[in-house]
Amino acid sequence: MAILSIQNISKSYAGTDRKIQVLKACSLELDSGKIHAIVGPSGCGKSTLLMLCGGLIQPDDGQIVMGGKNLLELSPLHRASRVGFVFQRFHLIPYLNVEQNIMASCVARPVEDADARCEELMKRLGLDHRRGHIPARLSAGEQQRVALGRALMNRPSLLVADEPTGNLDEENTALLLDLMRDFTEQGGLVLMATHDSAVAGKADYKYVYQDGVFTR
Ligand SMILES: Nc1ncnc2c1ncn2[C@@H]1O[C@H](COP(=O)(O)OP(=O)(O)OP(=O)(O)O)[C@@H](O)[C@H]1O
Repeated sequence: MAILSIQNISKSYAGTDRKIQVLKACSLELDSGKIHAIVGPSGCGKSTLLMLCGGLIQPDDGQIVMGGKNLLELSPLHRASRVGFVFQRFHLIPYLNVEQNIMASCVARPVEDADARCEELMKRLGLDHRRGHIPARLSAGEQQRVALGRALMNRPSLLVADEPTGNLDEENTALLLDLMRDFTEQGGLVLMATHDSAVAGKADYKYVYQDGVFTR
């Protein structure tokens, strides 16, 4: 059974003179335990689809069902405990250091082994020597890795990642893909947008944009 079901989603934004129709009755069924990659030209609507799947914006029409429940009917905290989000521009909390930023997702759902989990993530992400640094003192690639740590910290069932390798070198891209693969092997679902064809090639499924919809 698909854990994430995108059903006839349409989404437009208000433009200066007319509305910008981004998605037009787009439907996808995404299985857990897999990495799903969304590809398409800049501005086609990848981030829009991801934000819809994370429950961060509302569709004009259609619905998104996760684990049998309408995503928008979950409380924001419940949603945040099930969905980890890596934003294209990271959105780290500027006054918290690396360790505190990763720990921040425990607000949505307490993590029993929080200290050990955070340690493990920092090590795997190559961040343990930067644990005390605030985001302004980190490189873009380091910030991106902190964002992934934060998204995975409370063991969500869905990881939504917008251009998660955009600032990473080859070595760190491989490291990130390894972490994503571990996550799916434990039953998680990864939905990511990427411009990197090598990264998309590592996904189990790829969805390409055409005329308002993404199709496999
Ligand atoms: N809040 C908004 N208000 C108005 N238009 C918006 C808004 N957000 C996005 N858009 C427009 O919707 C379209 C899709 O944007 P989106 O960010 O989803 O594309 P994308 O495929 O993720 O692009 P990129 O690859 O450059 O990140 C673009 O034309 C964009 O200008």
